[in-house]
Amino acid sequence: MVERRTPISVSDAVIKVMSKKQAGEAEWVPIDQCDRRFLAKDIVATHDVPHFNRSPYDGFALRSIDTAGASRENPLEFEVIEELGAGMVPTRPVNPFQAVRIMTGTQMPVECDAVIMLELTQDIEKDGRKYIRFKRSLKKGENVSFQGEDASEGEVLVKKGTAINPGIKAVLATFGYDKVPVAKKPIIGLFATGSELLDVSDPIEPGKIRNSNSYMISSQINRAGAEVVYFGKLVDELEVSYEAIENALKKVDILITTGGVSVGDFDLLPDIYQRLGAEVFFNKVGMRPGSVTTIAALQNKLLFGLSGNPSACYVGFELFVRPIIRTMLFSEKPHLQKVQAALGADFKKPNPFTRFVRTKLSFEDGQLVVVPSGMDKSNITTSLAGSDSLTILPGGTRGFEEGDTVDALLLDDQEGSSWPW
Ligand SMILES: Nc1nc2c(c(=O)[nH]1)N[C@H]1C(S)=C(S)[C@@H](COP(=O)(O)OP(=O)(O)OC[C@H]3O[C@@H](n4cnc5c(N)ncnc54)[C@H](O)[C@@H]3O)O[C@H]1N2
Ligand code: MOO
Ligand SMILES: [Mg+2]
Repeated sequence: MVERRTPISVSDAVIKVMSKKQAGEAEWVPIDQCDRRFLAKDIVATHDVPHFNRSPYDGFALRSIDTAGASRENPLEFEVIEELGAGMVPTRPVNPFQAVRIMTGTQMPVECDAVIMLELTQDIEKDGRKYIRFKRSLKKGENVSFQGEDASEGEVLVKKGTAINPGIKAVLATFGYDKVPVAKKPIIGLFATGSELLDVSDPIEPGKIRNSNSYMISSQINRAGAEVVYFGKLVDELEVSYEAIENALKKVDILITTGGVSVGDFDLLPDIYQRLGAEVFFNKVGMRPGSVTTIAALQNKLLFGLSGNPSACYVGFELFVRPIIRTMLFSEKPHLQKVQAALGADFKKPNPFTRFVRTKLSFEDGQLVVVPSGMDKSNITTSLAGSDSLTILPGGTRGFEEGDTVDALLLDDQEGSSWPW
């Protein structure tokens, strides 16, 4: 008699997996190596930015009070007492009706509270001295970038758990973070199981297929922010597979296998979990693809038995492994971000299980639209290539029609969600 499995809901399955979530650890890396890493601490402004009042224009710094009454009919003349480029500091006090020629980014003389742009002035020379003439008055603070206008000391600028992007890197550099506190990358072990698997460089042969899952999952591990240790392919033999998995477990934080979790004669993972003494949380989830996803824990280590079918494998990773990784990377929103979209094509096939349809997002007249990115079967690989989202079609008897409002999970987004279920 073939074992009958009882499916649990996707949300219950995610809750079970997340009951084993662990916090991550921090490490410091040089700023040049922090792209796409995740912050292990809040980034706080270590000083005001700018830390001095400065000119946002090339022009002349002066005292606004001296410009009162200036007009087309009543132009004013100011003596230019020095010239300052960015990086220089004023050396002379600025007295009434004096000005300093100042370049963009230069520290303002303390006596000055306004800048007139170069284009609005006319140079003149009298008795060997330089003057400017202009025809308008300036308000106090006009054309000045004030100390702290960008950030003030002590302000939290970027939260722990955020993925470092080019803008965050600029902030890190601004505040002198030559070393950046980032989450250590969790180490994820990976096996692809199946006696039918060929290497990517092998020619195809009867009955055999190239292993694509380990490449796909490695890529998903990297996208999620963790590091992969690929242990290779396993043929469907119990002893060999058991030993390899038992050994690998000692070297990693989390172990993923692909294939061998269903009820076939060569689906060995259920036996292996039993021999390891691992606690199996579930071996059937009310979802398609990925219904056979099996997740177990041995002490504190999670074992993810993802399906061998490529689309099922892909979806299983995104729903169950990603939030565990992102939690270890200090994210408070470890799950895929959920958005609402209009379905761009009929999807009539009814199913008792929740479907995660590989879809492509686009905007049509400002409305987010999702259309399937290929054939919707769990053994299909090509629909993954064009997919940037998983559209959730809840289980039930009715199919879905073009124009229906649906939820979609974003695959390439860094923001995430705290709980999309
Ligand atoms: N009698 C039943 N049969 C099946 C059931 C079931 O409930 N009762 N479930 C089906 C579902 S749903 C799925 S999904 C698959 C899951 O199979 P496994 O996870 O056990 O995976 P395998 O049997 O090892 O392989 C399935 C399929 O995927 C191909 N594969 C495996 N590894 C790779 C790889 N690394 N790269 C590319 N493709 C891979 C493999 O050749 C098979 O075609 O079971 C159904 N059967
Ligand atoms: O596990 Mo299967 O992917 O539901 O088709
Ligand atoms: Mg199988």
